[in-house]
Amino acid sequence: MSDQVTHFIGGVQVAEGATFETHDPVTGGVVRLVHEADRAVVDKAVAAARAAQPGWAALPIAERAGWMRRLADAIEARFEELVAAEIADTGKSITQTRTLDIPRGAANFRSFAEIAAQRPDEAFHLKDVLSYTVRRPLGVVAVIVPWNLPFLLATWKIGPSLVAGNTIVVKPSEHTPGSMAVLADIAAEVGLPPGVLNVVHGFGGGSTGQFLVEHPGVDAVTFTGESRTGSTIMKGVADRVKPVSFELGGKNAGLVFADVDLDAAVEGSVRSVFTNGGQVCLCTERLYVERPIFEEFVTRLAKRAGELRFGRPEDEDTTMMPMISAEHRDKVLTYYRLAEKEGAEFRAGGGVPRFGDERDGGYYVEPTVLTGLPPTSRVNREEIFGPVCHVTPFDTEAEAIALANDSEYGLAATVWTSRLSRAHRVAQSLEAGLVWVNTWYLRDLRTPFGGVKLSGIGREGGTDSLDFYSEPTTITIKL
Ligand SMILES: NC(=O)c1ccc[n+]([C@@H]2O[C@H](COP(=O)([O-])OP(=O)(O)OC[C@H]3O[C@@H](n4cnc5c(N)ncnc54)[C@H](O)[C@@H]3O)[C@@H](O)[C@H]2O)c1
Ligand SMILES: N/C(=C\C=C\C=O)C(=O)O
Repeated sequence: MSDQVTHFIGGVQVAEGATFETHDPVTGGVVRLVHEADRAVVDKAVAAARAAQPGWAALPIAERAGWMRRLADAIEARFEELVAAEIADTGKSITQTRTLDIPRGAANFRSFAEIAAQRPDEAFHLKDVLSYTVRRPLGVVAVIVPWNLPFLLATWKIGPSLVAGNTIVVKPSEHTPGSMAVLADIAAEVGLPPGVLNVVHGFGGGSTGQFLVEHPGVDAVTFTGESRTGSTIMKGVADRVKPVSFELGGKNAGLVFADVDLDAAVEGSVRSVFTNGGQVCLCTERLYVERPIFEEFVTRLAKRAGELRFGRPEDEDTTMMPMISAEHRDKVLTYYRLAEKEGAEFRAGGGVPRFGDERDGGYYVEPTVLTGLPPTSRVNREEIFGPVCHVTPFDTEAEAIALANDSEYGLAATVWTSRLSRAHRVAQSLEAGLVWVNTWYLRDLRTPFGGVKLSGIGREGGTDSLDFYSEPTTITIKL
């Protein structure tokens, strides 16, 4: 299947720039021919956003919220088309795409419509002094997103940035342009004012992404991706001191205490390690298990890893997906070989599955469970971003917390325990932006979302998103 993808600028499709191919992670075959935006195309997109911004910002917030709801309705009306586009780019299962990736797109628009429409203004009153704040949008915002949850992560930023009165230029990952191309068509279909939402395609450094973040007409950058890319972007915008919101990498820990419901901890860890092929920034790559249950836990987790189903995306019971690209597959395998070299014990996986059909041309790896490596091993320190975890035993709560916090990252963590006081005590001791207790990736979209250390700068979610996408002015009046 081949499909041409154009840019979306000023409300119309723009088929300019050289083209590049994308590939189906299931078979390695060509999926799309995509136009790459050069500096001139990026300039057009930023100019279109700039021209549209004053009119969009002048709309009452209730009207912008109404536009978010119309986009959500149209997403639901073209649900299966979006599901097909996402699967074609990522090879993810139809069950996950239908229950997580695309529904969250509509939910993102809806939740930020409500949060913005209901947000009270701030006023402060002293005896003879009244102060209040007014918020104005940042202007033109660059939205740069990764390939792992393409539609979910793009709409997570498009919703709040637009409802706050900004106009935007979105650059999806070069691996996954499809669902953003459909959203662009949806924006045209519902009649979103031209230039409010613009989409340009291309690569990162030395290409579209870099041209966009460094463009003088871009007022702020919201980025989700690798920590080192965030660092590069930060350098690129430093001269103009542009506001940045970064959701970056992770090396997330899971703490499993002996007092836990073992079935729940095993099943919860299967989800937190292997969902989306382990290609979720929130996935658990480091598990720490209290010694009395260590062997039982590892045995059961390894068994469940071996039971994950490498079906095709359209099979509803598929639970294991390919890596997004040959390069990413090779990166994950490099860590499997490194683990071997460092003396790890492979309790499950470690290789490449063989199907005897066209999927042997795809980018699959085996779900893998490792033990036996020290906390200093690269496997325990570096983000792998695949279906793999390392499990380490611990003896005391203090030791578990110290192990979990011994990381340059601080995005998410899970705590599995049946003791309420321990749950609160341990969760509050973890250096992470997000801690789940006896669950994983349960989301209330009103809560702050983001990480510390190498995992990010700032928070998005709820009013935290509106705070990033607007600037307050404090006005003080002597009464
Ligand atoms: N914290 C979060 O919420 C979160 C969510 C999803 C993924 N991630 C992280 O994203 C990474 C995987 O995604 P990826 O491989 O697409 O990341 P990546 O950093 O390689 O690319 C992300 C996006 O940035 C663009 N880009 C790359 N270099 C750029 C540059 N110099 N200037 C401007 N744009 C540039 C890419 O084209 C892509 O659109 C993992 O590290 C994962 O942890 C984090
Ligand atoms: N930002 C969110 C998820 C991030 C997933 C990372 O891969 C979300 O659920 O809002």
